[in-house]
Order: sequence, then structure tokens, then C-alpha cells
Amino acid sequence: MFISTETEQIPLSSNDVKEPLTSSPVGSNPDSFNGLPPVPDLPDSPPVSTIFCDVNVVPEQEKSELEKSIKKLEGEIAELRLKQRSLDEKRREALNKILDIKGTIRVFCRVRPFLWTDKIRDQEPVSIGLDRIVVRSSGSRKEFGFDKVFHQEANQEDVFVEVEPILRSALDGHNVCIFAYGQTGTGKTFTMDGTTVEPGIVPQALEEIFHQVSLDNSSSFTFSMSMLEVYMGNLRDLLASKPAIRANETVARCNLNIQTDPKGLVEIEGLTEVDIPDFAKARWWYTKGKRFRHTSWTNVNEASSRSHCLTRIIICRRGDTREARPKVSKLWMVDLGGSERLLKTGATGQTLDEGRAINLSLSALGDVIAGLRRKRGHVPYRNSKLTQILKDSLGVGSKVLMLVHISPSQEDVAETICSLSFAKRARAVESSRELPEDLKKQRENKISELEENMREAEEECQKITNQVRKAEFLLNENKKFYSTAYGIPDENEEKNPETPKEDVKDHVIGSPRITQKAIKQNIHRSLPRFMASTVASRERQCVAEREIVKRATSLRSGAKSSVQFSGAQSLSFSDPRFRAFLRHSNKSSRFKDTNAPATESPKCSDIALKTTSLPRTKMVTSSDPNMRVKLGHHRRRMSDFV
Ligand SMILES: Nc1ncnc2c1ncn2[C@@H]1O[C@H](COP(=O)(O)OP(=O)(O)OP(=O)(O)O)[C@@H](O)[C@H]1O
Repeated sequence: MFISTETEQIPLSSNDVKEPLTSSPVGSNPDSFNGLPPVPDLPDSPPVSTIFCDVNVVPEQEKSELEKSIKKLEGEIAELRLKQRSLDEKRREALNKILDIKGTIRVFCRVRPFLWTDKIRDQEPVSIGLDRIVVRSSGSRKEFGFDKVFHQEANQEDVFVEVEPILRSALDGHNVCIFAYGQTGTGKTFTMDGTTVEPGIVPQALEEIFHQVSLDNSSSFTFSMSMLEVYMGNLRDLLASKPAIRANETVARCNLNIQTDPKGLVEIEGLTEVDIPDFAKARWWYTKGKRFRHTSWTNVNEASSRSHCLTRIIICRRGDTREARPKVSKLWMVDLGGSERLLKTGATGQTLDEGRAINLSLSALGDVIAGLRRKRGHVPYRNSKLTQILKDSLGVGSKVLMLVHISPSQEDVAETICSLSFAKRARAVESSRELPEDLKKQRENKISELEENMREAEEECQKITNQVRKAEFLLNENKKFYSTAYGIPDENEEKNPETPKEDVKDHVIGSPRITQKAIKQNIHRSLPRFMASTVASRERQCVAEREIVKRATSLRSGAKSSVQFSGAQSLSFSDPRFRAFLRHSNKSSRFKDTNAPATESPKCSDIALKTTSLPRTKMVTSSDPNMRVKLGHHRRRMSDFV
């Protein structure tokens, strides 16, 4: 088949015509997309346009068809995005309702396994149920209810799974506060921070938020991070470029001011806030901040935290370009200092003072929680720095998760009862917690229904996300095609020259060959006639290329380090054109050799031997180290023939 141009006829194969440039409608491709599961069509989703490169249409018609298709794709993307937003809204609403029904202050309990330091390990005073703990002590039996209890064998994953929904809530725009509370040495730091092998809630949460936002292309997020320590009633910035290390420095240099604006939003004056664009950066800052936390040895824990350590992530979500202001929420993750009986820890001097300060602020936290429980009247936030900082993340509209830690040991039973009583008070903030059985059943049914709604919305949203990605890819390709073919600059290309598309190209059915050819044709058509190549000029070009090949092949056999061409043409080792040629010709000779009859191989061996037997100085004339690597590589490949 032939396509007519003004000057000549260009042969096209039958494959070259009427082949779609783009894929079939988005969503109908059964292959996986970008490593994601297959994307079935939504029943009501509009098909995304396809563009055909029809050689019979005159260029003007082709251009207007292409323009129409681009417009159509843009419209379809806008429509898909609208759907995506409404589904995301549905999911958020469902999650929020679930958390409200479950209680805005949720309390979990984690029982630490026995450690080698525990003196008595056989008399377990603590019996563990799914959501209950029974403690027996001096003939009495006390029962405590929780939203969830983690037994001694529970691992960090088990805990994190239960924390995840509240993290989603933070991404949805709610202030969230996650506390680890408990006696010294019961595993608060282990739960919040963990180890390299078993990361705790904070590192896992940092990873999870970046994972979640990578799945959500309906909103854009930015995150910033701060870390501070409430030490002896003062605030210490853990991410400051030069954090104060000694206690006296702390008082002098690190007593940051807490400000509350008329709307009740809390800000800490002068606190370092770093941008965290990705998980790697977030983890780097977190590791940095942790290093400056105060710890010291006590009778109970050899690396006891002597302060409350607070990690704050500020989440800025911009869901829709129409939204004037982004939604800002705070995620606090707090490793509280250990509640302790000062006599038991053997603390003296400064360690004793630290213990007293911790106990005072924990008791202030208890009072705030009790104030919230009353629902009316005064809530004493001002009694400690800890509660002042957390004021806007503990009250109405925010979600709180408290993880109470206890020891399984008989010798800690008194502290265990204290910690569990504290948790019971916190849990009772939700007055409707202890419900009659039938109401409980109703509540559970409602939660299951909402969870189902949430899952459905999430699945639909994911499908649409995939469709949007595909449509955007197609749109991008069409725009590029348009700009190349008609010489109109592509806005996207200019704004973002490195638009990533590798990951999706396998899923586009259109043939790249037709694209290239069509582009060539269009470029050819768009050139003024006197600039178009003629049969004679193309032949001259072929002769020149053959000459380059001949000369370079003789060079490869070791004769010269640079090749002189006629006129001004000269290729040396440092010339990228020549390096590219070497790579190409090397590849093709290698390919030829493997398929050639056995008699031809000695010839290749000769070349290789000659080349490798040359002195090294002659082999690499370039001073560029990259060049050396490439030529070394080249040599190795040639020696493969030996
Ligand atoms: N669930 C657990 N699994 C394994 N080891 C644990 C667990 N919980 C705590 N530990 C170990 O117990 C010891 C004390 O834990 P950790 O330092 O986390 O206690 P803490 O409550 O933070 O103490 P403090 O209040 O004094 O800082 C550590 O050696 C820790 O590795």
C-alpha cells in the first residue's frame, strides 16, 4: 500500500495502516496495569477515546479528529476524577462513622512477655482474654475491659494492623493522638519505636502514610515532622540543629512556648518542623530525633526513658483544586515516660526528679481525660506542658488511641492495677461504652455494614484510579503525537520533560512503529519542499554511513585510536557518535557470530586476540573514566568469542 506525498510515494506495510495508536477503551485491557490488579470496566464508566491513524484522511481532517479525541479524553478524565472524589468521600464518611461508633478514645492493652530480668516467672497474676484482663492479687479479682488486648506473643504487625484505621483517619483530616502508657519497663518504647528487625508504630506509620498517599491520586499531600521531648516540665526540640544535651542547657535553651489561637489550635513557638517528602527522609529525621532523647539506667529498665517523647506529623491534604484551603491535620505519636513507684526504681538525685516530673504530668493527663469524660465544664489542660501541647488533639473531633502496657509478673501487680485503672478511666470517656447486649449487637451490625460500604468504595476507587492513570497516559501520548506531527509545542512536555510512562507502556496496544512512521511522514509533510530529502540525497547519506562502518571496523581491529574522515568529519574515542557506533557494531557482530557457521569463528577470535593484546595505553586514549569503563566492557565482550 502507498501513501501519496507531494514528492514521492512511501511504501507502507499492511500492518502500518488503520492500526490504533492507542489502546482499546480504558479498563477493558485484561492485563495487569502498572503492577496493579486487572482493571475491569465499571458498568457506567465512559469508554475512553481511541485514535486511528487513517492514511486516507487528509491531514486537516486528521488534525481535527485528533483534537476532538484529546478533548474527549480530557472530559473523560475530569468525569472519572469526579467519581473518584465522591467515592473517596463515601469511604471517609464510612470510616469516620465506624470510629465514632467504636469510640473516639480507644484503649488497647499490651502485655509484655517475660524477660530474663523478671525474678518470678511462674505465678502469673494476669489472665488475658480477647478484650478483657483479669488481675488476681492478695485474694481479690479485678476485671478490666478494653477495645483490644494483645497477649505476650503478639508481634508488632498484630499491633499495627489495629492502629491502621486511625492513621487513615489522620490522612482524612482528623487530629489523631496515639499514646503508649504504662509502668517503666513494660514495653512502651518497644511498641512505639521497636527495633530494626521489629519496627514499632512510629516507623511503620511513617511508611504507611506514604504508601497510602501513593495509592490516592485524587488528593495531593504534603507532610512535615517535628519531634520534641517533655523533660522535667520543659520542652526540648529534638530536631533542632544543635539540640541541648545536658539538663541545665535544656532549661536555658529549650523552653519552647506553647501558643493557642482563638480557634483553639495549638502551636509551639520555635519548634523545628521539617518537610518529609518521602519515607526515607522521614525515617532519617526520626532516627536523628530519637538519638537526643533522655534515657538512663534504673533498677527496672536499663535504658529507661526519662521524658515523654512526642512525634508530630502535620498532614496537609489538598483534595480538589476548587478547595480554597488545604485540610490540615495533626498526627501525634507519644511514647510517655514510665509511670513508676519512685522507691521501686531506686531513683535518686536527678533520676528521682525526672520520675517525679513524669508522674506529675501523667496525673495531669489523667485529669484531662476525666474532664473530657464529664463532657461539660472545665478541662484542666493547663496543668502540664504535655496536656497543653495535645489540647487540640484530645478534645472534640479528634481520635485518641491509648496503648496501655503491663507486665505479666507477680512483683509488678500493684503497678499493673494502677495502669489498668488509669486506662479504665480513659475508656469511660465514652459513656455509652457499657451497653446492653441487644444494643451491642446492633452496634456491631452497623459497624459491619459500614465496613462493607468502605471496602466497596475503596475497591471502586482503586479501579477508577487505574482508569485515570491509563487515560492520562493515552492523553499524554496523543498530545505528544499532536505536537510532533503538527509542530505545536506540547505543554506537558515543556512543564515536565520527564513524564514517567515506562510503567504503563506495555498496556497500550497501539504499535510504536506506526507512531514513528506517521510522525516521520508528518514531519516530512510539514517541511518546505526544498528541505525534503530526495532519492539522491538519501543515497549519499547511505554511502557516508557505509564509509563510517568500514573505517570504524578497521579501527576496532586495533589499527588506530581515532579515525579521520574526509573533509571535516572526524570521529575519536571521545566522540559519543563513535561510542554509540562501537556499541552497536559490537552487538551486531556478536549476534552474527553466534548464528554463523563454525568456520567463521576463528576470524572473530583473531579480532578479539588482537584487540586484547594491544597495550592498555593504546586501547584507551580517552582520559574520561566513563569511557574507560565502556571500552573495557567492549573488550570483555569481544573476548567472549575466544
Ligand atoms: N512485646 C515485647 N516483646 C519483646 N520484648 C519486649 C516487649 N516489650 C518490651 N520488651 C523488652 O522489654 C524491655 C523494656 O522495654 P521498653 O524499654 O520498651 O520499656 P518502656 O516501657 O519504654 O520503659 P521506660 O518507661 O523505662 O522507658 C526492653 O528490653 C524491650 O526490648
